Amino acid sequence: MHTDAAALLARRTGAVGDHDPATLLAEKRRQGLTVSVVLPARDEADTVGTIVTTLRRAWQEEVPLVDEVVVVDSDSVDDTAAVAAAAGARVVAVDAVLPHLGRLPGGGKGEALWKSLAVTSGDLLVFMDADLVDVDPGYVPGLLGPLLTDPTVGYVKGVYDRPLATTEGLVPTGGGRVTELLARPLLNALWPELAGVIQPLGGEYAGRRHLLEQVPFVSGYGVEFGLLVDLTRLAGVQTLAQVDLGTRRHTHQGDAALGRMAGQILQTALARLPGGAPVPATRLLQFVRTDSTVDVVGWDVGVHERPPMAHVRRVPAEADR
Ligand SMILES: O=c1ccn([C@@H]2O[C@H](COP(=O)(O)OP(=O)(O)O[C@H]3O[C@H](CO)[C@@H](O)[C@H](O)[C@H]3O)[C@@H](O)[C@H]2O)c(=O)[nH]1
Ligand SMILES: O=C(O)[C@H](O)COP(=O)(O)O
Repeated sequence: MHTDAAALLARRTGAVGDHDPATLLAEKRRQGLTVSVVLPARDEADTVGTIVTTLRRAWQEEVPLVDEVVVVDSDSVDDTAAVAAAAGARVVAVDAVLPHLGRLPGGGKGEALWKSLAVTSGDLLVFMDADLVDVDPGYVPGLLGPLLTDPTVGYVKGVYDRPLATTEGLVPTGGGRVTELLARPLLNALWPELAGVIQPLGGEYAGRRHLLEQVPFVSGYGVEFGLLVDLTRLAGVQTLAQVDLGTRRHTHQGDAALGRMAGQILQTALARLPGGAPVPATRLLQFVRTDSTVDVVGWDVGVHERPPMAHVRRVPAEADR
């Protein structure tokens, strides 16, 4: 095993109960830090309200670890925005942020996360998916723990068991299919120093703003893979920590959608190959059997990048000059 991977597993992989929330609050105040929780959400009206309510009750009302809970509404056509606002989140529509920069093609989740940097103020950011089921409020202090107690830590990834909901019911393992079949094999082969990252694609992670603002954000579902490679390249693998948060349940996408996600992650990885890579084709063909034929459906899985937010902040909009 690569020494960095071994060090991550042995010395910088903790558990959710390692830090008592009251102690973390005292540390946060002592260091004068603020915390933003960001939930990117596209059509998550069924889950986002419960998540916001749970987090606000625990970390704004009971132990005020969190200064703001922001939902970035990513083109939802359901009641996501209304439900999130009713639960007490600040809701920002993705197109309302930095409108002079237009819309990144296939922006998706990556665009929502990048724009969240422009509308939040926390020194520390905690990102969580808005489709979590039975969300555990312990995720927030779990992810903040290493950042608040160790100044050398810059980025913290969540680790969890991932049950898979099947037609036969809930299976205790088997979730995280793109992680198992693509993301970890890619890291082991090409970035072996990151082979100890247990959930590279997981949507629950936290980081320091000054680092997050210095890296590009990849569009769509390439964003987590891109952040992992780029942040550790920027700040060093030793600034990465991970925390075992227990169990994570979310709403699953179907196989074809996961195939397209895998295509975007592969494109993200190819663009980061040390020494550069040949320009890959970005068209993914998928096949749908009908009664008499196999139909071909082509998808663009190319990814785009937003520049580091720190660069954008230095160039004010024409209207602001
Ligand atoms: O255009 C989009 C699509 C998704 N989302 C939100 O992003 C989160 C994650 O999306 P989801 O479709 O649930 O992704 P998963 O199938 O769960 O994919 C996993 O793998 C992805 C690739 O790394 C990560 O982005 C996810 O966080 C991680 O859970 C959810 O809150 C979505 O509502 C957006 O904001 N905009
Ligand atoms: O994280 C992943 O690998 C993908 O989101 C797929 O997750 P799932 O298999 O739990 O749907």
